Amino acid sequence: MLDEIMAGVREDVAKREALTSLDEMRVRAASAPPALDAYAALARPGVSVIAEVKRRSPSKGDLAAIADPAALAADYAAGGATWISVLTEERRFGGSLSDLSAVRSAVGIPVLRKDFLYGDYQAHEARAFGADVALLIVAALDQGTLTRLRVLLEEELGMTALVEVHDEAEVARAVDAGARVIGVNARNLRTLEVDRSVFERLAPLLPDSVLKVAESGVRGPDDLIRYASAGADAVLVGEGLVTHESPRDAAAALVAAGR
Ligand SMILES: O=P(O)(O)OC[C@@H](O)[C@@H](O)c1c[nH]c2ccccc12
Repeated sequence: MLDEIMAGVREDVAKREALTSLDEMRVRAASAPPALDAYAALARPGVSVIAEVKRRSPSKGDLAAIADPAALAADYAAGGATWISVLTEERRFGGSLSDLSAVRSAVGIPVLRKDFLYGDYQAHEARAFGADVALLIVAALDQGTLTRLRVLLEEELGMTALVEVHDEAEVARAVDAGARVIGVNARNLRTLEVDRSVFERLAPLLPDSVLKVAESGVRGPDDLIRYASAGADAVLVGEGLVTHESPRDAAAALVAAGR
């Protein structure tokens, strides 16, 4: 599954890079307003809510017809979300960089570019389109690339890297790469099934200094509380919010539970 997604992402990046060169994208990234301090926002007391703009997923197909991603993000922010996550992968998740810029213009809180990054181009692109945070999926990267991209994002672009892991070996790799924020994805990449106990198994292996994000499978406040008691500093929620009749109320209920 991951290999297939990466192949499509590589093709799409090549097409964009043919239109806008890496050098030009570097210039755009450097001239964007500075990134917000997403790390500090997440480090505040309580369990933070990262609310995701997610149109579609490989496991569930279409989740929600999101006519106005900016309005959805503004609702999440009004509900008290700490970060907004925006899927920008097009083929499987129906996202885009225009969703990212729309959300960026709509909210004053940190924005995460959720995609399958493998190289410098996408990192500069994330910054150029206004992201403060970018996802790095350990399973999709060799160790050298993981470390290099983590450093590029955090030390050169002034962003925060959210480093995603699925098992013990990936935790060790994330820590070696210098990750300061680690997300444990409860969704198995092969079966696409959610197993919330994965966070409980891996959280004790994460250094105290690392901010811990529980990703996937949060249906409501009870799941947030379960992740919180296992040590989560934040939860990342997509489906549970976009499929709710009032995403704003759903976000607010999670935020209240996280306090
Ligand atoms: O919709 P859910 O179960 O709340 O999951 C959100 C998020 O964790 C999920 O979208 C996700 C986690 N890691 C990813 C990597 C790529 C794409 C998507 C994801």
